[in-house]
Amino acid sequence: MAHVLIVEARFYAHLNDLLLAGTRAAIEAAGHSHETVTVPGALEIPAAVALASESDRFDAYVGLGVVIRGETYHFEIVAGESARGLMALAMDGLAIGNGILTVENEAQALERADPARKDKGGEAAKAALAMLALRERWG
Ligand SMILES: Nc1c(NC[C@H](O)[C@H](O)[C@H](O)CO)[nH]c(=O)[nH]c1=O
Ligand SMILES: CC(=O)[C@@H](O)COP(=O)(O)O
Repeated sequence: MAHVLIVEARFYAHLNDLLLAGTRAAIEAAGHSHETVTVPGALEIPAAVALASESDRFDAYVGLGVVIRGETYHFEIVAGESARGLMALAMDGLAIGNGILTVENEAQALERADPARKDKGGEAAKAALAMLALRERWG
C-alpha cells in the first residue's frame, strides 16, 4: 500500500474541498492511504513537497490548488511557477500529480474541481499513482 501526501493550497476553501474529495476518493479506491497538509497558496506547494520528500514517509504526492486570473501579471507567476516547481521535482524522480487549477474564473474552477464533473483532483491522484507504478517498475 502506498502512502500519498496531499499538499493543498487553500486559497479558495470551497473549491479545495471539492478537489480534496476527488483526490481522496481516487487514492482510497486504489487501496492506498493519504494525509493532507495545507499551505497558503499555490506558490508554496512545490516547496512543501520538497520538504516532505526529505523524509521517507511518502511514496507519492498530489498538489491541489486553484489559481484564478486577476488584474495583474501575478496569475502568470503563480500558475507558471507552481507548475514549474512540481515539474522540476517530478524530473528529480518524485511521483507527483498536479491538481492545481489555473483558470479564468470561478465557474471554470467549479466545473473542474467537482468530482461529479471534470474531477481534476481525482485525475491528479491517478497521475501520481501511475508515476509511482512506473518508478516501482523501473526503479
Ligand atoms: N492569487 C492566488 C494565489 N496567490 C498567493 C500565492 O500562491 C502565494 O501564496 C503568495 O504569493 C505568497 O507567497 N495563490 C493561489 O493558490 N491562488 C490564487 O488565485
Ligand atoms: C492569481 C493571482 O495572483 C490573482 O488572483 C491576484 O489577483 P490580482 O492580479 O488582481 O492582484
